[in-house]
Amino acid sequence: MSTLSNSTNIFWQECPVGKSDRQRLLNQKGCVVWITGLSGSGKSTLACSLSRELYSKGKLSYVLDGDNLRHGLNRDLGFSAEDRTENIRRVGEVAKLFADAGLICIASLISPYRKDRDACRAMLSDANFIEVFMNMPLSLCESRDAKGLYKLARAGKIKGFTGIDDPYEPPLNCEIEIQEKDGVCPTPTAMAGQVVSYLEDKGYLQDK
Ligand SMILES: Nc1ncnc2c1ncn2[C@@H]1O[C@H](COP(=O)(O)OS(=O)(=O)O)[C@@H](OP(=O)(O)O)[C@H]1O
Ligand SMILES: Nc1ncnc2c1ncn2[C@@H]1O[C@H](COP(=O)(O)OP(=O)(O)O)[C@@H](O)[C@H]1O
Repeated sequence: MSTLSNSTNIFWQECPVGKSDRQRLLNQKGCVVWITGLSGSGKSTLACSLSRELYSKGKLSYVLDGDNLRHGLNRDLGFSAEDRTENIRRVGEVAKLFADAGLICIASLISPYRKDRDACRAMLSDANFIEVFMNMPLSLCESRDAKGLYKLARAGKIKGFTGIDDPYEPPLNCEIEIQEKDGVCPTPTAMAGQVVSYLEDKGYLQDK
């Protein structure tokens, strides 16, 4: 599928109410928190926990979950490398709109290819793309197997399953890494707390 623009004779339309006005209204800064990791690594759990923590602090966020978006916006896409790239590109564009709206947009997708995540980073100003790597061992993700998909992949009933017979490229320079400590995974609240601390330190949870 081509990602090049086919439109000609189009013009950018400016609106008198801009991102800075919306940020002032919300007293926060719009950004994208991009959560990447294997299936079962805890992406959705962190996304929901983070959204709840931010809500309790009076901060507006919105979760874009890969699984959920594949029920609608991305229902035409499968799991080939090309389709995953297009999936990430579309979600990156939507996330960019949410950030421009002034929201803290939480995107949780496997997003296995480094170049696809970097392309999303390049859509935003660098500081507004916060990459969170769920650095959980495959053995842990597989032991959870909440949806039974690893079992099917091991049995050869799903082809091209990330981490089994399809690649996952870990980030080289992510902003936040969530990992086990002494073989114990942090609780969902602790994972969210790590991200909230980062957002607070970097000034995203206030307008000024
Ligand atoms: N082949 C294959 N590989 C990986 N995952 C698969 C596959 N087939 C179905 N699923 C289910 O799809 C969910 C991942 O969707 P994403 O949109 O996040 O994937 S991607 O970013 O385009 O790689 C993923 O959800 P999570 O477990 O939440 O990650 C799976 O439930
Ligand atoms: N920090 C955690 N501690 C304990 N269980 C977790 C944690 N994070 C996720 N889980 C559990 O692991 C399973 C997979 O988590 P999920 O968030 O759906 O992962 P993903 O979105 O990456 O596929 C779920 O059953 C979830 O309850």
